Amino acid sequence: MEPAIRVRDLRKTFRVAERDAGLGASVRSLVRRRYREVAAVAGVSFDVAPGEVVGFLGPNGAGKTTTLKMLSGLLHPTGGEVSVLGHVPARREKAYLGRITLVMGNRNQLQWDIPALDSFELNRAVYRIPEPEFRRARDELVELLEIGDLVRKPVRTLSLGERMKAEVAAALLHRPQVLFLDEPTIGLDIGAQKRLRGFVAEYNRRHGASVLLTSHYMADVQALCQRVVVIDKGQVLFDGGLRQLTARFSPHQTITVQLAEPGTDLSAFGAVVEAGEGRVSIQVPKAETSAVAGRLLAAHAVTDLTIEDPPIEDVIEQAFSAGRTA
Ligand SMILES: Nc1ncnc2c1ncn2[C@@H]1O[C@H](COP(=O)(O)OP(=O)(O)OP(=O)(O)O)[C@@H](O)[C@H]1O
Repeated sequence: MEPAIRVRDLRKTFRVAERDAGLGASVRSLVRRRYREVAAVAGVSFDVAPGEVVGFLGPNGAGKTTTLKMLSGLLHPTGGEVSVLGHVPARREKAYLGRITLVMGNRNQLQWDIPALDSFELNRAVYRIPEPEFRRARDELVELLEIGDLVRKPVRTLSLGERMKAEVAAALLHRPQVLFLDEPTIGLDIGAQKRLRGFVAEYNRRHGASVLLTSHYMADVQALCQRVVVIDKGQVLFDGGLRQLTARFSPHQTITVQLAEPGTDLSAFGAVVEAGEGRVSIQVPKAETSAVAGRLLAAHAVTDLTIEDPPIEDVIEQAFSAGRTA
């Protein structure tokens, strides 16, 4: 099957004017400018299959937004190849723009002083969506996002979470097949984050759309993505399942036991990471987890035992630091 998104050795280098501090430096910089090259994206390759939801992760400044902008045709690559639904994004063909969308959590496209419904009409005209299809899409989005009342109020009177839902509806009226979502849940409270990701999952299921999602909230990633592409300094550090990410970057598991006799020292079994009230957590190499658990149960009166992988946040953090020292 042809991938929906195909990225090969993608690069973007920005040329930024350098200037020292101070007035003298400002004057000198007018005469003779010095430039520095910033390799924001430095050879990124990956595919996204039709209907696949992929998390695109990385620390601040890793190159995520720059990549998404190139994929949606807002920026011209310095090098490499991109193909999305068979189109070259940088050409910004109408046929292409009508099949994708870019949602940026920290930018708004809705007009501030008018109700979202009126902005939806504008989008209908821009995308030349036939009236019956527009109505169907609009009504479906309004229902799924539960924004029937909100879309009649001026956007400036909406809360952040309400506005984000209206933004997402506006971005999906033309029923795009590829969604680039850049921090769509940023700043939203936990409940609103949850509803929005439930919606993305439902849109993906109903319309078989491909989704490339960046988020600093791992709950979004865990709920939506079977696969993640992790980048740092413009390069791919990891591409695969969340489970494999954990296996690769976190070779430990945590065994937590509830002891019948509080105060027992378990440091002989592994690194004690938490202890109190008869509850002790120890970290052990994954390959030894079951053997250590067995020995613990044999040696002590244990009333409860759980084995856990580390939180995905910690795994990602380890992936980043591994990338930095590589
Ligand atoms: N227009 C620009 N001109 C110069 N440098 C830029 C420009 N846009 C981005 N950069 C630089 O490119 C690098 C990657 O930025 P980008 O916004 O793609 O990162 P990001 O992974 O999206 O980060 P964040 O998680 O903070 O949003 C950064 O060092 C940034 O300062």
